[in-house]
Formats: sequence, structure tokens, C-alpha cells
Amino acid sequence: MPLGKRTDCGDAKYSGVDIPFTSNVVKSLQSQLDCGFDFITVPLVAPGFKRPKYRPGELTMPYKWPDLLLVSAQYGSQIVGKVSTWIQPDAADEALRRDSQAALRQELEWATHLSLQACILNLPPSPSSANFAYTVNQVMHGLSGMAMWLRIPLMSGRAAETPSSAVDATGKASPASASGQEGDDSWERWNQVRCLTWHNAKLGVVLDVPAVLPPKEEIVRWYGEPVKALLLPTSVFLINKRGFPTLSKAHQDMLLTFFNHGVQVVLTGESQIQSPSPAPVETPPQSPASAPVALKEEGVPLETGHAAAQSPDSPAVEAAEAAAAVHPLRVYCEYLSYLFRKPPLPDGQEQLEVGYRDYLQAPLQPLQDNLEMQTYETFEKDLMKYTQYEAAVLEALLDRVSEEEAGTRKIVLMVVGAGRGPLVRASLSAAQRAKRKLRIYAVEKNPNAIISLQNLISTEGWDDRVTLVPADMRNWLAPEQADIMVSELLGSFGDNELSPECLDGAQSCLKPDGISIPASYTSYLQPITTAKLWNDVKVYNDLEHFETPYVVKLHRFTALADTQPVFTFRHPNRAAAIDNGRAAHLHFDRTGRLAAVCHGFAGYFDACLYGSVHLSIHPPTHTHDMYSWFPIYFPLKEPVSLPADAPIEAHLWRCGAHHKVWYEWALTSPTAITHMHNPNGRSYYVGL
Ligand SMILES: C[S@@+](CC[C@H](N)C(=O)[O-])C[C@H]1O[C@@H](n2cnc3c(N)ncnc32)[C@H](O)[C@@H]1O
Repeated sequence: MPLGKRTDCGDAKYSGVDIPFTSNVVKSLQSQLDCGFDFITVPLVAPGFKRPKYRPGELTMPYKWPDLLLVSAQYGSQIVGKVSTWIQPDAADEALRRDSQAALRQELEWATHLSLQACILNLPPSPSSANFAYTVNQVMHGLSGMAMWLRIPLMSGRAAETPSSAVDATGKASPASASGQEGDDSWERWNQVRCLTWHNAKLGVVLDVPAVLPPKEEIVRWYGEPVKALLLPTSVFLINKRGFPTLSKAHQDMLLTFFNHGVQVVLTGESQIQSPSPAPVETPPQSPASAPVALKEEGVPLETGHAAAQSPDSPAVEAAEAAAAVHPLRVYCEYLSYLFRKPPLPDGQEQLEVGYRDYLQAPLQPLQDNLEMQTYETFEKDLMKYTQYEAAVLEALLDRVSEEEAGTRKIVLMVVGAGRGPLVRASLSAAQRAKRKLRIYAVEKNPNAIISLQNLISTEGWDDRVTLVPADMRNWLAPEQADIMVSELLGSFGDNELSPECLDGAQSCLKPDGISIPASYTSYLQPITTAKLWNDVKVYNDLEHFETPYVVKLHRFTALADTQPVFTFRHPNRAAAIDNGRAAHLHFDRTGRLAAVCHGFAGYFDACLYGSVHLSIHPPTHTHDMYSWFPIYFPLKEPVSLPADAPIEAHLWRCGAHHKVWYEWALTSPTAITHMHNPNGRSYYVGL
């Protein structure tokens, strides 16, 4: 039974439980399914199993696993195997190394034969993981379904060196636990294996959650990584006054974020619910790593009847014991389900966007292509965008026409790229509010949108104020010049739908002192970790897709540095010779940041419509409640590993030829120089 029904949390509706090796897998599995878990993680081999010494070419002993008791569909959905923990393919000792490699291969092949959902492998303890990666890589290349989950401590050795910012289960700063190896960043060892296996999408991560959480940046670093599950020990839970397990606020927040990223949870360890009923503990909580402690009212699952404070022998505590008697982990499972369902469901728009999370889309080309009805409909639902335009036109009208002139002077306003008319409506509404007179030209080159515009004008009775112009704004000869030119030709990266080229062509229709709305726009770039998107591009197995920018609702990603401004365009552009080519050399400071991998860049824009009115998808200034644009993603063909603190240098060029515009990009520092992406627009360009 899944944790709950939430369309916004993907795979996270599934919870698993870790069990010891069993010779009766059917019974063990059934008991956990009855408790409410969806799958079990279980060792593939009995702990005491004596493997014969490795001899090349010799048949090794079969496992004592009752493989015929379950059908492959159950193996594929309800069982995750765990590889033996003694295995050390990179051990210094030659015999142990050879035995380990043979055993690792053998266990993985056995798991593959069973068609398990996934196999959990321990991160090798030695600093080098090359032999481990070598074997895993070979097995992965023959895999069709099964995934490999590398088990990594969430608390890396690096965090263990900076105890001041670690947070314990009660939410207080606390000395670090020993989960990570001192001085050794477990993320780096994961990265080594991932790089050696060339970012194979079958390789994921399961994170061991410690009682003492590492600093936030350690956790955030995993958001862009392929985390499949959190291993959550029962010892991390606190026991509340009513005898039920609960998690600290810090642990709850972390779990909820990972749930939201589609990450599953696996409960490990024995139940900590004591029987007979736990004594009420009124003293401050003890160390979370030791005995369970009483917690105040935080995180109490109301569904399990715990709303009011209870005495230890009250019916509620008895209920906790009774539930634990049915299955010792039942109350934990119920708590996880409660936590999963706790956050409010996303509202209408957010809910709509869930389906677009981390989904690669080709950017629109409204100049080269004619947009469809559905696309216009989507634009028009974004009320905030038009509210901002209306505010900008209002300000411009008030600045341009004084109170004294208001009754006599008529302003000529052109909406260039009018679509189905929402900017015409916003401009008329602004004029009404400003009490200024307006004559509008609605210029549109899409013959289908022109029909809609024509209908709109006559239905709304705008014929006396609005003139429809079916033309390309770049070569329309206007009967008069405009005071104000309004357009919305912006892409996720500002200029990427060729607003500069279109408006440069149209500005001959603007009076020398005329106003362009937007007045300017600036693009921004930010390096990111996004294993999901990078692997989705890799699936195409060609260069072209790595040299193409995508519009995407970024969700599972980590920002690796602050954004940097890239290109700015201002309108009207009165330069003697207009050149919309640009070259940006970007420097991203990463002082104090952890080692990470860069899978490419996220791009945004901030447009100044007029005066103080902006339209922005740049995270620091994002226009509230506006959702017309998702960010853009520029991938890197080869992900680049970044040492801690190392700055990033990147270059981006905007290039043009007579029929097209394109971007080229490269990362030039710190550790590697990538090739130049998209030379001469060979893989991607925007048609003029
Ligand atoms: C992003 S849509 C915006 C439509 C509308 N203003 C809105 O906000 O819903 C851009 C519109 O500009 C039109 N367009 C693009 N380039 C144009 C050009 N050179 N001349 C005339 N219209 C153009 C497209 O056909 C499209 O209808």
C-alpha cells in the first residue's frame, strides 16, 4: 500500500523496509506488505555463507535462496537485494580483492537473474573505487531492467569536520556522528564511481540518514543527483509522549523535500517502541543517537488518534502498544504515511506544472513557426503577465500625456506580435484607467491568429480604436509612427525567440522619442547539477541533443553558484549599425561551496517593461504568480567535476547569419575545458 496518493511526489509514494537475510522470503515479504510497506530490502546471501575460494573458470556454489517461491513480477517490484558487505574489490590484499570481485559479479548476476527491482551496493571503504566500478560497469552494460543503488552516508566526512553547523534530531546544533569517514567526502567517492561508469542512468544512490543531520548545503547537493531512496533507521526517530515514533522538525523537512523529489524511503532497524508502555519523559531530550526520547507535540500523526496529551497508561498509549503488537514497525509505517500526506496538495497552476517537472521541451520559435490555438490559450491563462503589461502601459501613458493634454491628445500604440489580442486588451484597459485616448495598431504575422484577432475586435466593439495589420513587423510600412510599441517576443532566455531582431525591424514605425515596452531585457546563467536532465539528453545518443538548449521546469537540480548576467538588449536600439551578436565571459564564484558535478547551465531572464515594472523568471526577482516561462537548460556534453571552492568560468556567444541565430557555449575552468558546443549552429538554431 503506497504511503499516500499525491500526484506531486512521483515514486516517493513507495516505502520499503530493510529485513535480515531470510530463508522464507515469501512469509517475510508478506508480513511487511501486510504492515503497509511496498517492498523489502534483503541481503542476497546469508551473512555466514562460506564462499569457496575463487578459482578462474570454476563453477561456484549456488545460493540458498528460495528463488522459485516468488514470481518475477514480485522480484521486480517488491524486492531490492543487498550485496554482501564484506566485499572489497579494491582491497590492498590480493586474495581478498580477487574473491571480492568474483563475489560481487556473482551476486549481481544472481540478482539480475531474479529480475530484482534494484540492488544496494555499499560504497567501498578504500579511497579508490576503480575495481568496484569496473565490475559494476561490466554488469550494468548487460542489464535491461535492474537498477544499482550505491549506499552513501548522507553525513560525509567533510561535514564531520565542521560539527558546528550539523543539526541533531532535536533540531539543535550538535557534534557530528561517525556516519562519514573523517576528512573524506563521501560524495566524491560516489562521483568517482559515477564518472568511471560514465554516468550510467542505472546507477543511483541510497542515502543513509544519520541522527545528526549534516549542514544544509550537504543535503542540497544531493537534490540534483539520482537519489532513489533514503535509508531511515528507527533509531533516528523520537518517541512522543503518547508512545508513538516521530521525527525531529529538521528530519521531517528533509524527508518532505526528498519526497517532493520522488525519493522513496526505506525503514531500517528494529522497532524502538518499548513494551510495556514507555514512561513519560519530561526532561529535555537526550542524545538522539542513544535512547528514544520524548518529544513535544511536533509531527504527531493525528490520524492515529494522538491529538491530545495522554498519560502513559491512557488509551492512546495503549493504542500505540497495540499497533506495535500487530507488527512492530506498523506505527513507523503509519507515521511515514502521515508525513507524506501532511503538506497541502499543490493548487491549480502548481498541479498543472507537476507534469512538466524535469521534462525537456524544445523552445518555441514563434517567428519561424505559426503558434497553435492551444499555445495562445496557455499564454492567456497567465493573468499576472498581462497585469504587468497593463501596469507598464499605464505608467507610460501617464508619463507621455500630461493631465492637461488628456482630453485632446491621442496616443498611437502598436502591439507588434499581437497573437489573439491579450496585449491589445491590456493596453485598452490601461488607457481607460489612465483616462488617456488611444489608437491601436495590432500587428500579427500568423494568419490563423489574425482570424481570432479579427473576431475579437468585432465581438468587443473595438473597431473604432483598433486597426488590424496582418504583416511581419520587420517590413511593415506603417501609415504613421507610434508613441508606444508593445511586444511580448521573449523566450526563457530573453532574446532567444529573436525579440531583438524583430524589434530592430519594427522600430522604424516608432517615433524618435517613442517608447518600447519592454524597454530592455537581460539573460542570466547559473551552473547546475541535474543528473536527471543530463541523462534524458544522453538517451538520444547523439551530439545534436547535447548542443541544444531546452525549456524545462527545473525540479531535481542543485544550483552550484549564484546567477550571472549574460546579455542585455535595449529598445529602441538607435545604434548606427546594430549588432545583436554577443560574447559573454562568465565567472562563477564558488568560495565555500562543496565539490560537485556540473551538468550544464540554467538560464533565466529579467525584462524591464517600463519604469519599475518588470517581468522576471530570474529566481532572485521572479515575478510572483507568473508562470508563462520555464527556465532554459544548456547541457554540457561531458559533465564536469568541480573541486570544493573552485570557481567556474564559462563562455556563451550569441551568433547570427542572414537566416538564423544561435548560441555557442563552453566551460573553460576549473578542471576541464569542454568542447565548443553548437559551432555555427550545427545542432540548433532559431530561424529568422
Ligand atoms: C509569444 S507570442 C505573444 C502573443 C501575444 N502578444 C500574447 O501575449 O499572448 C508572439 C507573437 O508574435 C508573433 N510574431 C512573432 N514574430 C513576428 C513578426 N516578425 N511579425 C509579426 N508578428 C510576429 C507570433 O506569431 C506570436 O503571435
